[in-house]
Amino acid sequence: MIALDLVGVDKNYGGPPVVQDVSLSIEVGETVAIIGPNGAGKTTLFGVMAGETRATKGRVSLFGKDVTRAGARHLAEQGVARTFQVARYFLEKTVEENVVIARLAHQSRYRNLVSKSPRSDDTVDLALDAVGLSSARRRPSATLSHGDRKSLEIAMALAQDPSVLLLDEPTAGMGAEDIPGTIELLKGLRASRPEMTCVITAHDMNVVFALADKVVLLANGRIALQGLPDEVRDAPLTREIYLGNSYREDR
Ligand SMILES: Nc1ncnc2c1ncn2[C@@H]1O[C@H](COP(=O)(O)OP(=O)(O)OP(=O)(O)O)[C@@H](O)[C@H]1O
Repeated sequence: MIALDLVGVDKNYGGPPVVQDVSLSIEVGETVAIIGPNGAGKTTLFGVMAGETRATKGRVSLFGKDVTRAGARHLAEQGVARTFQVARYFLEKTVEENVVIARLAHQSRYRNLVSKSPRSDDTVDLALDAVGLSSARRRPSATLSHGDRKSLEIAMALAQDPSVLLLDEPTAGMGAEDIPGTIELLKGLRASRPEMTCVITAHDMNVVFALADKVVLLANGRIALQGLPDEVRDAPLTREIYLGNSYREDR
């Protein structure tokens, strides 16, 4: 079954298209990585998948339903959750409070959001556990390491019980020492939630090749190549467009 289906998607911001004629089918449970040089259109395409950016042309379907004009809120209700390149959460709240708030916001229970002590539930516990932050649940979020802040953001997405998880640069800004831990965390998530579909944008090829079932190379807004990670990595076009200077063979 196809989770996310894009057919002939274009996006322009008033000028020439920055995403052009993108057709991409992502199966349920698949992890797809979108790679490409700066400005290739990865973030824009990600926004289209999250419903935050409206396609200028083409069609987007989620589990067979047309969501091209649906918007982010509707897609979130339908099970699409995302993280951001720069993690977004309340610094003054504890780790647990941030995850509870993400869960309540998803459930549109805003009245509870402003109550003094919004309550945790099993999904919150599972989300914290999945990212290894259970023991840090009472810590103010501001005291977390950069790696743990990314984990918190992933927990906040998981608290929305997503069927499609969009991870925008999950290791952006991390020190080299934190990256292997995040890769292991995401591998563990994939293994424990085989029905969850993931889309990842990443500049770090070690992240891409450790996690992706399929890699999509974007260049000038178009899909230049898509296939199995090894196929895409070894293709001359990939080296020409992208890997040339940025990929260190340190697997
Ligand atoms: N809101 C916007 N308004 C106008 N142009 C935009 C907007 N967002 C992105 N662009 C342009 O669209 C093109 C694609 O940008 P996008 O951020 O999607 O690429 P990217 O592959 O994610 O790049 P990076 O790897 O640097 O984050 C760029 O030329 C960018 O300047």
